[in-house]
Amino acid sequence: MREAWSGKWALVTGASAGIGVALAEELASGGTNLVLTARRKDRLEALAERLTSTYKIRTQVVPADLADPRAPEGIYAFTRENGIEVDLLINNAGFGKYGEFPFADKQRLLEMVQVNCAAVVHLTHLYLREMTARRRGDILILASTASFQAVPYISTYAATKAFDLLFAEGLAEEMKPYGIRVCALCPGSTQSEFHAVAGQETFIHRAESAQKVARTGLRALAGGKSYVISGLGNYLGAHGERLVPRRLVTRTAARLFKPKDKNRAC
Ligand SMILES: NC(=O)C1=CN([C@@H]2O[C@H](COP(=O)(O)OP(=O)(O)OC[C@H]3O[C@@H](n4cnc5c(N)ncnc54)[C@H](OP(=O)(O)O)[C@@H]3O)[C@@H](O)[C@H]2O)C=CC1
Ligand SMILES: N[C@@H](C=O)C(=O)O
Repeated sequence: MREAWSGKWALVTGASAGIGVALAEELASGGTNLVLTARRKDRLEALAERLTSTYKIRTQVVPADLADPRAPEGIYAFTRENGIEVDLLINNAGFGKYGEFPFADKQRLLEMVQVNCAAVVHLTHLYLREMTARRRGDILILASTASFQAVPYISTYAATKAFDLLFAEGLAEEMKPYGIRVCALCPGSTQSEFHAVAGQETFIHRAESAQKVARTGLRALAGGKSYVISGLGNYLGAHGERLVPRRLVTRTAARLFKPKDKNRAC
């Protein structure tokens, strides 16, 4: 599987931490050349240097803030100017914000929608135009187990991930005639900086490794699946809850996620 994109170029967003680093490493070990993007340039450069020397691949680094609506055009222009044909686009960058909705920072919530949804649509549109012309290309989109139901106290995040899942599943079907594969990767709790960034450090038990999640996603994409849930327990949870009334599922999620300490609620 890791050789599926050998000698081709992949663009990985959110490549400075967590699942993005694991995806980059997995692809590099299979001989895929990489365009790495995120805000933290120092981390991207260190990763690019390590992967280039370890796996003898080619790398490019494009620092960009996807909360800026102009960023996808900038990334796309960079790859075109450098003559890079992106055969695999990985929309991985994303973040959450834990706490009671009315007290969360409004700007941060709007940025979340921009990064987790609008930037995903924008980048996908830019690169799919080329892929359909070539009748070749693959897209992986990071959704979540949070995509399958509402999650009170991280409601906006769960809604963005529901968007990502449905967007990917719809495109997967639409793009079949062009020979283009699209897959939503749905991890449950995963070891990364996600929970610290979201301010949700109490939910990191039973987290999978980012490496396992990355492998699961790439294997599913190469196998032509339109979505994959990483981990059997997560799979059973996401599908099992469909047998339960939605109201009850949401109420149970609220009980699990309700902040213990009011001061930590936003
Ligand atoms: N960890 C988990 O439990 C789960 C994570 N996911 C999803 O996986 C994806 C990766 O998250 P994960 O690796 O866990 O989290 P991390 O916080 O470890 O990594 C997030 C990545 O996204 C990048 N990013 C965040 N904001 C921006 C921005 N404004 N512009 C550009 N890049 C940005 C970060 O880079 P930088 O800060 O340098 O910009 C970083 O590289 C996300 O989409 C998340 O929703 C899904 C399910 C579970
Ligand atoms: N599914 C997760 C995030 O998306 C989590 O369990 O934290």
